[in-house]
Amino acid sequence: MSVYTLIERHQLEDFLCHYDLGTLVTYQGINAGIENTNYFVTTTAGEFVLTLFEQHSHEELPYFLELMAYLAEHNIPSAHPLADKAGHYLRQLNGKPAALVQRLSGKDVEVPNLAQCHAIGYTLGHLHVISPDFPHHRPNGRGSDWWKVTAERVLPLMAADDVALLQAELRFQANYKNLDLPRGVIHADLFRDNALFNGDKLSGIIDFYYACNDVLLYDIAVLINDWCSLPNGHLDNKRVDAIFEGYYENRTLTPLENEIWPVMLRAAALRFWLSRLQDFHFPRPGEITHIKNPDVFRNILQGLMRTLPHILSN
Ligand SMILES: Nc1ncnc2c1ncn2[C@@H]1O[C@H](COP(=O)(O)OP(=O)(O)O)[C@@H](O)[C@H]1O
Ligand SMILES: N[C@@H](CCOP(=O)(O)O)C(=O)O
Repeated sequence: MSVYTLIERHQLEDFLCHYDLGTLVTYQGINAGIENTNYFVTTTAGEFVLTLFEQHSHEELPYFLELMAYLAEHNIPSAHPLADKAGHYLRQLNGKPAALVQRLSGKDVEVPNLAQCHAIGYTLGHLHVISPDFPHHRPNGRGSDWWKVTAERVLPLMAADDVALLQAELRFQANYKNLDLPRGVIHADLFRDNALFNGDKLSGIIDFYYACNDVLLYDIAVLINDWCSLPNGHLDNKRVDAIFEGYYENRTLTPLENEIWPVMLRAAALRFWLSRLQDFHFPRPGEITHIKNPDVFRNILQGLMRTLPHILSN
């Protein structure tokens, strides 16, 4: 469960006085999620999600909230933040930065079908068309510098085979730094649990708190590794094709993007293998939630190395 900060009813009632959102009816902590404390909040004016930010500083948050507003206003199915009476998306509650956003309908899917893959591909393509015009900038905090620092933390705790694999992949990826690939704002964590569906219709993308300015192709790779991987670590090509068919309705890949695609899949697998290794070996203090299995991404990386051609040898 991921409710780190408990909110008393009177605290929430006081908080809601700063908005034109009617009066509190009910509220309930949300179990899913890892980073933040989330509550469903129902008022006489509608249904919302209250997030108390547990990791980010007050200064970092306007980027994410402005981005969510921008995307919702550009027809990306996503939750628009609610402004308080002074026009601010961000407030303080119980000592934590806090924001209210629209509550979206729908549920995440465990095994996406081809129509759902097409829908998420279509929306990511649309997001990548509009995102380069978003006026704010945030570097990727999980980029190659972070890979290096994190690898140094986890390598001493890993089995010999995994050490060799991780070191080889870091060397391999170092050959592809600073390529001139199309860039813009990316979601950077578009896993299945960050997309809500009503049947085959995508009702919303959530959890933009890893969003940053980086290579667009990397965002597709993050998506495909999670949405299309089979238990043996290989990709389900039918799902991959459905995602790209949807994506191409809005944006096509450049020749360099096509060429570099296998490298990007491996980079995305490396990033989540490392973050899961870090969470496994160094759980964050006070964390009372599920640690995700790092081996899933080691297996994906190994599957990619077996099935996709190397552009340069290790
Ligand atoms: N705007 C929203 N509408 C509906 N449900 C939401 C919304 N935002 C979050 N949720 C629910 O809260 C859960 C946790 O949200 P998430 O942003 O993934 O948390 P965390 O940042 O802690 O990982 C989601 O799995 C979803 O069930
Ligand atoms: N999608 C990542 C976890 C990212 O953290 P969250 O706070 O967005 O759940 C993974 O599966 O490793």
